[in-house]
Amino acid sequence: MPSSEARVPSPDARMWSVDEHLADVLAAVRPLAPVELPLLDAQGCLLAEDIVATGDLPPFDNSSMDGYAVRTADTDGATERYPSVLAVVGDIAAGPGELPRISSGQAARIMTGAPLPPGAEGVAPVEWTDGGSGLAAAADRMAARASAEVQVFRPVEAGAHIRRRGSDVAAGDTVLAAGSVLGPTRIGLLAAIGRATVRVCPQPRVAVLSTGSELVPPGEPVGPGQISESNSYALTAAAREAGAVAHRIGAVPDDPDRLRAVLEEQLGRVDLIVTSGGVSVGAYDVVKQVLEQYGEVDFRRLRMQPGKPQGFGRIGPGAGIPLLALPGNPVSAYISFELFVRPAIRAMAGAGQVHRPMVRAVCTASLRSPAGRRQFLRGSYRPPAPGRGEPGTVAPVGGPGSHLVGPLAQANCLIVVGEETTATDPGALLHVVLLEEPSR
Ligand SMILES: Nc1nc2c(c(=O)[nH]1)N[C@H]1C(S)=C(S)[C@@H](COP(=O)(O)OP(=O)(O)OC[C@H]3O[C@@H](n4cnc5c(N)ncnc54)[C@H](O)[C@@H]3O)O[C@H]1N2
Ligand code: MOO
Repeated sequence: MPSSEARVPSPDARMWSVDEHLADVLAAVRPLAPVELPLLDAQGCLLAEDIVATGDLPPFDNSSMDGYAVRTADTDGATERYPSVLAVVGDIAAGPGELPRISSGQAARIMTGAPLPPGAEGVAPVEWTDGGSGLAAAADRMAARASAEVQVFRPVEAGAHIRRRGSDVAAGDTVLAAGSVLGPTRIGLLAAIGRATVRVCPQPRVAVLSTGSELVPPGEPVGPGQISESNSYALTAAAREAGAVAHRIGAVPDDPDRLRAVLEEQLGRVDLIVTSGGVSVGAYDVVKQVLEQYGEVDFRRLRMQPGKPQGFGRIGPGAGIPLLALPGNPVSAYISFELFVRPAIRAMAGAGQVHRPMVRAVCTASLRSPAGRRQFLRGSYRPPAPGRGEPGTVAPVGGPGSHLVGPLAQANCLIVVGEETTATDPGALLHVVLLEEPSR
């Protein structure tokens, strides 16, 4: 069982700034080695190569409509009353097949995506025609020489309803740059240019666990002194949103042996471990107690609020796996994740931009903040009206308490109050970290 003696830091123990801690975390993580993956396994990863198209898209001139491929001169002056009447010399479906040559006075029925036959200069959509006659026979026309004709009611311009070879992507084009995130449309593009696999930075594998004997899984009865465990859910979701393949281990009781066993099971399986709880000075702060035995995890107090107690280091064979031990208070855990874990995950995933966007906004309320701490208040940010250059506005949501999960869920930003500021008046221009990024 854990020691029941709290280890109290001396009052003059060093405190680290947010920036120092972040710099230490980022200095200890590296982008994961690139791997070649099948397209769907690469979803969410960042490209580790520029993608150059080896062929044209479309690969051949083809029709964008179901209709008739014609020569333009044959439809000059065509009207409903005086249509052009053309001999149908073929029926061209999408896919391979012999193409008829279209000579003067001739047309071929053509389907969307089918190759344009030689001699044709444009396509009359079927709506511009009488639909054609004798078409069943025309399907066999090349073989059977059956007669069929079509009336075209409108002139067809050169290039009408034709998708030209290379008009989408030309051979040699760089279609995606290294660093692009592979979402659905990019995966589709890779397939369209014929790539079956792609070289990417893998998504970091992250294990998320919580500690605390008071924690019960959501859905189970909550007894006296117990609470529903929430950090592992919020942090696993946040890790996934940051680009990790994260799995939730859940709550480990305040028992050093259990914690040790869980940690050792994860080593070799994951690229990063995130814990929450047990990092303060409490008597049952087993995370601290266990991780300090691994020798490479440093516990610090930061000049921030919330999120003062933090642990960070590397554990496992060769001290290879980075571990961030976040404070247990749910808001502290989440904000610590945003400030330190998210950038670490994104750096490991090979992202160029690891930080959330930060803007300045006019705060509509007065604020108070502890001296010497960088405070991160939950806020509601409203951007300026489109086209207006001035800053948007921000209002605090809920109070500064690090247990307030209700307001946290309503917030879309963090309001940053600097270490030197203890109070601000309404109208103050403050930095705001935007939590709802449009896309990665
Ligand atoms: N004497 C002092 N006490 C505390 C200090 C201090 O400097 N001196 N620091 C406070 C600050 S600040 C924080 S933050 C917390 C951090 O404590 P721990 O990391 O040891 O976290 P716990 O004690 O395990 O839990 C704190 C709080 O959060 C709840 N919790 C924990 N895990 C979860 C979870 N997975 N899901 C939901 N809620 C969770 C837990 O029940 C506690 O209420 O220490 C302060 N104390
Ligand atoms: O610093 Mo603690 O993280 O305020 O609640």
